Amino acid sequence: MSRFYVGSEIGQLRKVLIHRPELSLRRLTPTNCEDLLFDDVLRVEQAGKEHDVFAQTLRNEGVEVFHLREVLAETLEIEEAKQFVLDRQISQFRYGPALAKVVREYYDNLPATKLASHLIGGLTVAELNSDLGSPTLQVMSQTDFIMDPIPNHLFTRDTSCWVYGGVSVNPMTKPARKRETVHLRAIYKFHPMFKDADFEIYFGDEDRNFELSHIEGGDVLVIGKGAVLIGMSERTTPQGVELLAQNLFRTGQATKVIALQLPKARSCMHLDTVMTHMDLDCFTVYPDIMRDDIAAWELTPGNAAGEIVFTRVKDRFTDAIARALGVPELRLVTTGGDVFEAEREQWNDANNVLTVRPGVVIGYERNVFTIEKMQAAGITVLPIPGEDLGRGRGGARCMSCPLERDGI
Ligand SMILES: NC(=O)NCCC[C@H](N)C(=O)O
Repeated sequence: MSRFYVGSEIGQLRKVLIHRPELSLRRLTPTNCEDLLFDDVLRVEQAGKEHDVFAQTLRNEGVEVFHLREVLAETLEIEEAKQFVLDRQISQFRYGPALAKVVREYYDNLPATKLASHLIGGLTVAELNSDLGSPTLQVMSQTDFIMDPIPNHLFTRDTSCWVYGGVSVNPMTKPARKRETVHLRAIYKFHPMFKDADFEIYFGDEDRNFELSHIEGGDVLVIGKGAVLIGMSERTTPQGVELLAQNLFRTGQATKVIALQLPKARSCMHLDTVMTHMDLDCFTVYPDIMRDDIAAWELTPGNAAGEIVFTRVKDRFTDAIARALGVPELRLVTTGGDVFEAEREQWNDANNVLTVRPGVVIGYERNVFTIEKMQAAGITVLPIPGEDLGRGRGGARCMSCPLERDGI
């Protein structure tokens, strides 16, 4: 039986879920890219080739790579899984009763691979090609989306995140990403790889309005030794952190959560855009954001069931992390270059590296000043191209969801 366990950010990475650019990115235009959380349109073929280099770099390091679209298609071959997904992606409250029936029939009749493509890539009025007379459809133009594309599936890091022996399937903050979560819920519930595996589902696996309780995996760093570092950011809320922590403690999978207060800004939308873990005591940080004075709290289990003890960190957040890791202090590799180059490189995900084993990371080759500083600190950087991939504002860590990784 497969094992799914993520024991750290830096231990040998063994299994990872990634998503190769596809139909959804062909739908990206200057008109819709902002709403779809991309900063520019990109060359889809080129982005696909860049992504293949990323996948091969992972394989060269002994990592087993799974592709989301294939895993989703395999899941959708299972009738119960297909109905689970379509019941949640197509409702009369999204389409009106008459159009919902037409759209459901269309999707129900797609073979699994095509179904996965149109669940991720969206469906236009022209593609549906229905003569339904309902105003809901008739008021739309041929190029309007019946089902919106969800191109941010590219960033598999965020929608679900594995923490020690379990996974959180995340209620996403932005409308453009909310539809992603159902796909991961279905995969973890029905796909043969996961169906009989033994793991916890901490949070998010319910059909409900999570209101202000959001978690996105880019904010969650499994730093090891029972500790989890979580950024409260533009995307992850204190309410979400509390609910996740409660379940981490209830299941005994973690004993401490260190929560950091981050600015609510797109440039640092997730903690991992400004801080990632490269070796036991070594992190890369963007110093303009990760200043000594950012507010931090330690959450630990209380005596009563569900009780959390909140302790405000009195010294620096880096001291709290060092204590959790059992090291005297952290080594911080800051974003390279002068103040202008550093801001540019952080914007292009210089700090968003994916560690494949202690001291070895994957990062965009364009961030030369930061790579230089990482190498000077003894870190091996495996460079990947990202001229097109990077336009969605995510780097190697954003584009990867570890499913199995050694602890420290
Ligand atoms: N972990 C991450 O930093 N993920 C990057 C997500 C980028 C995506 N375009 C978004 O805005 O959600």
